[in-house]
Amino acid sequence: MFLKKSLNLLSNNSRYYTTSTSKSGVANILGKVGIGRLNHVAIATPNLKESCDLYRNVLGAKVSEPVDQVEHGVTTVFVDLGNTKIELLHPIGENSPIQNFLKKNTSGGIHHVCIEVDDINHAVKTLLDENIRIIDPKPKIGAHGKPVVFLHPKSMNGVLVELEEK
Ligand SMILES: C[C@@H](C(=O)O)C(=O)SCCNC(=O)CCNC(=O)[C@H](O)C(C)(C)COP(=O)(O)OP(=O)(O)OC[C@H]1O[C@@H](n2cnc3c(N)ncnc32)[C@H](O)[C@@H]1OP(=O)(O)O
Ligand SMILES: [Co+2]
Repeated sequence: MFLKKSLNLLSNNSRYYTTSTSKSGVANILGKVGIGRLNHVAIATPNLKESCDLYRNVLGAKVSEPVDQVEHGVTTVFVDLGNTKIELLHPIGENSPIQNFLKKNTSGGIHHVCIEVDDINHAVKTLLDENIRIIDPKPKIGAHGKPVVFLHPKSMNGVLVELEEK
């Protein structure tokens, strides 16, 4: 049942029923969050230069220059994979939201997945109605100049999910 509920949560055409009732009354979940393709998989790294060299020189990938995303507390580098991207993340300062993650995962690790949505405000409203924890429901502009929000891992089977407007 839990797997079915999770699979339903991510599909954009299915309607699934849950024991909890949403604000619109009897459970009629998501409607259309308008979920789309995978934009990137983010990897937090303790050593950004080392990770860039690995993907550029060892794996031969096209690797962007580092960009400080000060509002997000990280420096980002994008590795172009053709059909999607890897986002390499390194913390900016002690208050970075990825500091704790790197303390627990000293070699780094997969930090989040980013999925595209048609309309981020519609997605936020839909997901809040279904009690999905959104870390900050007010979208911020992300690395691609588009609004992004983050869904808490506790609501998403232990995975931090970023939504980015198409
Ligand atoms: C530039 C932009 C873009 O692409 O456009 C970005 O990506 S910015 C990327 C950087 N910005 C963000 O990640 C913003 C959203 N992330 C956050 O606000 C934070 O990382 C949180 C998700 C709230 C976690 O914060 P923090 O690790 O300090 O809290 P915490 O240690 O209490 O963790 C709370 C629980 O979540 C788990 N947890 C923490 N980080 C996790 C992750 N990345 N994946 C899965 N689970 C995770 C912990 O193990 C813990 O579970 P237990 O309780 O079971 O032990
Ligand atoms: Co990201």
